[in-house]
Amino acid sequence: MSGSSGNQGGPGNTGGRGNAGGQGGNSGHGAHRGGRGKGGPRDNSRRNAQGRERNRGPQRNFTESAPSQRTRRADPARLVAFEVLRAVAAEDAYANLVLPARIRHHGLDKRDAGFATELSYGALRGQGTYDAILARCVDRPLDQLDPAVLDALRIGTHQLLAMRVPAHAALDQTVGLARAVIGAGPSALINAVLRKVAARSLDEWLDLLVEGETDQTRIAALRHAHPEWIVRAMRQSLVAHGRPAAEIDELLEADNAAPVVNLVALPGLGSLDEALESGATPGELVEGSALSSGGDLGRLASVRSGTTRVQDVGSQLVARAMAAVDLGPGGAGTGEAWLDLCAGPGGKASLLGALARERGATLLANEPAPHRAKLVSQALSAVPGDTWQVRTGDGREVGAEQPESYHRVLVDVPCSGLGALRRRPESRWRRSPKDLTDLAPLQRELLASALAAVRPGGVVAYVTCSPHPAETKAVVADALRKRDDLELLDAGAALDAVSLTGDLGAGYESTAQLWPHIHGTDAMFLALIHKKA
Ligand SMILES: C[S@@+](CC[C@H](N)C(=O)[O-])C[C@H]1O[C@@H](n2cnc3c(N)ncnc32)[C@H](O)[C@@H]1O
Repeated sequence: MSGSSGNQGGPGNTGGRGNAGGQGGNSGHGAHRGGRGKGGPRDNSRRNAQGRERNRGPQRNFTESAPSQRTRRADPARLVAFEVLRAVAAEDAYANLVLPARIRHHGLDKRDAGFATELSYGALRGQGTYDAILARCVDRPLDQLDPAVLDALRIGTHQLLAMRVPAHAALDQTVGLARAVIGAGPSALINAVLRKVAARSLDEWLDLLVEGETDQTRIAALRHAHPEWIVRAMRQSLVAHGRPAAEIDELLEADNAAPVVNLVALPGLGSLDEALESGATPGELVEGSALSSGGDLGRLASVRSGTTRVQDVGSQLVARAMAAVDLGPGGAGTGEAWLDLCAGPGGKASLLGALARERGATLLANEPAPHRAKLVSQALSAVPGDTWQVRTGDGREVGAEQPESYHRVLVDVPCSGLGALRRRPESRWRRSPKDLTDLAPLQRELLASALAAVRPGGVVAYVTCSPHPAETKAVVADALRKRDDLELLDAGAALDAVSLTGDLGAGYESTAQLWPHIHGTDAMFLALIHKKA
């Protein structure tokens, strides 16, 4: 686990204040809250005058007052983080959906919103490791604690060990929060436990947790805050795609970094000018992309109009690679028919729709879930309507209903999402090994349907946002075994051909795998299957 696990550079990171406030208003985040010497230079140092790292090690300076005398008002940013953790634990909510709503509800400003984001996402990502630490500080099994108390402890632990929040503020404010929303009794327990947590730095805790441990999977799981089965699955994935197993630490750590927000300008329709003028930087991997500088993207007219969209660069690359395959005599030049078999919520469909329009092709975007089909229509709404249609139905039926009808088919199947864990902080703790096998029949049926729907001479792009071989190579290999009119195209070369670097190094045994720790993208898999003419 890295020391600071989200929203880097945001307001929540500006800790390091030396004052010992903590009563009432000193929330320990956001320079506007007072506590820093008036007019003095801003002190971002993590070390005090003695060179000791602030907030690290046992000699910490807490306020002396009993928890019952500390602030009764919960600091709004910490309250938001607490509410997010509660909704995730108690209601199975998604943090990325709950968080903006809670931020709005409590009217947080930009700095506090950044702090709440870093705190809630960091506490959720680090949950497994924080629980292992807390288990050493609590005198009973953690599952015997009130779940709200456990969430407060996780929030306190993340502040103490991984955020640059002064220890006294982390402790006082978390106890104050617990007092305000859970009660005085639990706040005393939280106070006592967090003092024990604060006695060591994160590195010291990690060393203690893995002391005497020889199982490398367990060590990696604790150090990088992932379930053990995911560590094993990711290691297996690296090897299956020709990468050294030793990259596992980097890969897991990439899941703990705040994901970047990429933009795509729909070809022929959108422009990145406005985004670049507001601080975005041009994307280095694929044309028409940019790295957002954060903030409220909805303020950009091009984003509001839908001609510039938020989309991971990995998704952009695979969609462009499929569109760019040279079909030779199997293609129709203009007038090609394209199919996106699993289109919801429409990210790749919108890029494909714009590319189809430029090329004089048409796109059918299929999605069975009506509310997601609606999102596909919305995503495509910026592309003139004579180019595309949305079908609401089961993709498994399209092959039989419309055999040999499409020149290009994208089948971006439902999958475990192991390649996009960095986007959903809680998801790693929710998933189970069963996710890898449960979807296997559906993935195979959808690919079979896509292969039936593609014309001889056409191409099917099989895509997942998981690198696991059970969802990637095994599915493709099975399909190739069943028919003798199929061949794999070189997907690595196809990605290189649409990339700005021309050398992504993603190809292995004709399929391609992108990686967060290498490419900075989600871990998208691509196989290009050509149906022989
Ligand atoms: C990985 S997502 C696709 C993401 C999409 N291509 C994008 O870029 O926004 C998989 C989609 O497949 C849909 N799906 C599930 N079962 C399906 C089926 N039987 N036929 C077609 N699509 C299905 C899910 O509802 C989900 O929207």
